[in-house]
Amino acid sequence: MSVKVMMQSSGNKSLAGFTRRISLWLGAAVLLGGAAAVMLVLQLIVFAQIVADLAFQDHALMAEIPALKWLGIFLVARALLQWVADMVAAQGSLRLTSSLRSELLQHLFNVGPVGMASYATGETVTALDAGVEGLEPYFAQYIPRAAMMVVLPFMILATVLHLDGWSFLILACTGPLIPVFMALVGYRAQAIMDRQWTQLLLLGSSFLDALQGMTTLRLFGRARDAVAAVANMADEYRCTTMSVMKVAFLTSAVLEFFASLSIALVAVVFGARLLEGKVDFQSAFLVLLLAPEYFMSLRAFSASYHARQNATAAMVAISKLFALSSVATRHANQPIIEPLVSVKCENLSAEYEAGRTVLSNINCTFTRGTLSLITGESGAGKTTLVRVLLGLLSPIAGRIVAEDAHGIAHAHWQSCIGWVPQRPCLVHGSVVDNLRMANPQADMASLRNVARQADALSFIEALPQGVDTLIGERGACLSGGEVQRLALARVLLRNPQILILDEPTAHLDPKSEQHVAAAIARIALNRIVIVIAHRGAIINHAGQVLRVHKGLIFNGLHMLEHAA
Ligand SMILES: Nc1ncnc2c1ncn2[C@@H]1O[C@H](COP(=O)(O)OP(=O)(O)OP(=O)(O)O)[C@@H](O)[C@H]1O
Repeated sequence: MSVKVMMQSSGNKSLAGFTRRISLWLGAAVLLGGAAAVMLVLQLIVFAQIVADLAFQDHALMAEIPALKWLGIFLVARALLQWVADMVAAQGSLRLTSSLRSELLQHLFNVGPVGMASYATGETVTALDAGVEGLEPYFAQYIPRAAMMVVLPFMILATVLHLDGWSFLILACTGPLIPVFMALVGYRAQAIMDRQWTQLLLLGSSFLDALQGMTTLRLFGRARDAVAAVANMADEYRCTTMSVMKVAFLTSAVLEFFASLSIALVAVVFGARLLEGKVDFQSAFLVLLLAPEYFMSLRAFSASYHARQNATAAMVAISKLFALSSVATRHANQPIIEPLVSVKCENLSAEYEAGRTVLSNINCTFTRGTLSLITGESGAGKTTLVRVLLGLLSPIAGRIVAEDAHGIAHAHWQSCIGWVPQRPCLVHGSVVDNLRMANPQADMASLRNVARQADALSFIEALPQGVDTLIGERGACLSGGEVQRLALARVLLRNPQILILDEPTAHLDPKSEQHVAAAIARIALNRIVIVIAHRGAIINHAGQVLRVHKGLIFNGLHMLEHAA
């Protein structure tokens, strides 16, 4: 029952499907709970007998010692069995939710940044965090209690039927009222729960948007409006949460009322017949002990009913994430030993939305030892071509073939790519932490070497604590050019066979630009290097210029003029 096995057997992404995955855990929890219920009934039978013996049979306390021993055994056994049952259900639930979280993350990796582009980060985070967490009580409490709601009442009804027909009739008639009432209330409560979830998702994404866009909001004088909007949403969420609680309390109160009424009815009916001498005390006392337990399991079920509603609402958000289609291609993360000499795009076409082709019939070759420059006006499709090369977007037609010197095509060539985007992602940590992300074992000499190649060494050495200086989230304490050079140094540390750079010199001053352009040209001597650039010193080092224009590719700058 390992997490891996559970993940492999994944198929049905619904509450029922997830329940089936941990059916062994839940089955064990229900069996143990059932055994605890048997102990409870036995415990009450022995207790009623002891009280009847002591009160009406004039037995000495010593004579009841064996019965008292049994009472103790049943009491301890029941407590132990119930504790183990709860632990087993909680374990199964935890395993499921942690495997679900990794499955969801893996799926999001397959969807990739292109597939996720239209999905708000805040919503994703809320679904992954609070959403998956919201499923836990459903499996740990709701399912076992729902099963116990059937097991324990039937066991008690069978015992009561054996003791007294009238009490059986009262319990059998009033018991089903509770699930019926729950179903009626549940319909209305589900709508409130769904609203609460939508509000939580909106609140999460708005809060994140406000934090990320703080500078822009301040510059446009909209910071207060954004704060007020988030506060409004938080308030609406609070009101809905209060409505959810109101429904929960009202439901409990009504159920409590029904249960008390039924127990009172049993007591009155039994009491009258006891006075008339039609029934014996032991049976009457036992039925009165069993009746609250009969309703207790129904009330426990109703108390966990909101877990089902919460899980149903959370599942909608989780299913939406699972429904995102995987536009990224998968590749094994295994380095190719043989040097790759070319990457060929053959009749490549790509689109983001059906019918809106962004790249059509692209044919081009990137070769080792040649710095290939991709240029073209904004929106032409340069980044899209790079996304297809990186495997972040699957082509709708054509293919990409990467070959070594013997003409052998390698399937997992994309694992050999090093990439520096326009806005590289640096993590909160020191310069050395960020560099070692590419190779945790790299020694200081290698770090200095790649930093020198990327023209980053001088600024790193000038930082207050050198390589140990903290650079803030996304390199907030560095300039745009410094971030770019640090990211270039980091990717060089991986020594990739194919290097793709998006505007690597965009933020550099002319002197640094010359240095970095010359460094990239040197790097391209024994690698396949593809650079997106519009202008600057890098163009002078290009061995091949490809111009993207309206989704088509032209070899050389002059081809564009020809095409136009
Ligand atoms: N995630 C996306 N979903 C839908 N359409 C997109 C997406 N990303 C880009 N596009 C569209 O694809 C077209 C090509 O965009 P792309 O980013 O490839 O252009 P580009 O040449 O790299 O532009 P720039 O130089 O401004 O970065 C544009 O019309 C753009 O609106």
